[in-house]
Amino acid sequence: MAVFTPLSDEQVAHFLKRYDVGTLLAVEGVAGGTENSTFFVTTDREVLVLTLFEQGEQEELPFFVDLLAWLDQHQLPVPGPLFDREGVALQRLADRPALLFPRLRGRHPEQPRPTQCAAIGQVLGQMHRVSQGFQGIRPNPRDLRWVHAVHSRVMSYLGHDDQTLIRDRIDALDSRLSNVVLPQGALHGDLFRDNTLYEGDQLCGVIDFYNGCTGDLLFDLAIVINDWCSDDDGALIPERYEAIIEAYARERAFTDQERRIWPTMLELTALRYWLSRLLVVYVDPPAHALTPKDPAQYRRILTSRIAHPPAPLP
Ligand SMILES: Nc1ncnc2c1ncn2[C@@H]1O[C@H](COP(=O)(O)OP(=O)(O)O)[C@@H](O)[C@H]1O
Ligand SMILES: N[C@@H](CCOP(=O)(O)O)C(=O)O
Repeated sequence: MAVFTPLSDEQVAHFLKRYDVGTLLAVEGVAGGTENSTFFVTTDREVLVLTLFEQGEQEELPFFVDLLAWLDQHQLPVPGPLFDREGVALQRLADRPALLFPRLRGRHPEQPRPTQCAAIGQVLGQMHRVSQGFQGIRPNPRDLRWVHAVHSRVMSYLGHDDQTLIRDRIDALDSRLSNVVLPQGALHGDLFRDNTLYEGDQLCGVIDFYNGCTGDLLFDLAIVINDWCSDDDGALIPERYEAIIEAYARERAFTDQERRIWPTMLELTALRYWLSRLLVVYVDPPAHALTPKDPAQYRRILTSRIAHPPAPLP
């Protein structure tokens, strides 16, 4: 469930009066999602999404609004936030920060076909190109420094082999990533399949930018490859991998440094999600009764990346 704060029709109808979006016909809570309360709002003119921010770093919301608005202005398929009659996007409703978006069509791809993979590769490459002109700054909160800072919080819950794997990986990442300078820009930060919407092979949109940040563009691509292209054992699925990488590279050329560091970046982002999922299971369970995502999946992805380096970047 993802309505943590119920809203009455009267509350929503009153809220909509700030905008030029028509009058309310229906409000429906959205079942998907994990962190925020999400509603589909139908007016006599359009269908919208209303998000109430329940947790997380709410002081960061202006960054996310600015990034989404920037990408929208540059014709990327994202839900650009709606501005009210006074030009304000970020509002308050039911004592929570609130944003209104257009509702995008489509469904999340579970087993993406190569053509669907090519579509996300292309859009991510375009997004990274455009994002290099974005002025906002939010340092990546889940980079190697974060891995260093949090790994000790889960170690006591793990067996000896897992502890050794994590320590060895951090040592390897430290030595391989020191003094490495990579192309920078704004990142989605969590571009899993369930943050995209497709109709057939057409990518209708990328949603949920609340892990958005600035940093190494390659970090974002590595997140995508690990989620979109791994089989149940964590191994890369070559057809999906090639489709994403080729489409991305047509939009933004890789540097030599990026080519060298690519296998390391896949390991770093696999470790990042293994640790964040372990933290949810053992240390910091969500306030709401949600089934945590499986940390072991990202352990498998990590060990697979170590054992089988990927095909080189073009
Ligand atoms: N602009 C949008 N258009 C269509 N569906 C959306 C839109 N924004 C969110 N959704 C739907 O709502 C769900 C939850 O939204 P999301 O922002 O991912 O919430 P959470 O941060 O709680 O995970 C998504 O999985 C998607 O199905
Ligand atoms: N997509 C993630 C969930 C979001 O990650 P978080 O670090 O922001 O909690 C996953 O599948 O684990």
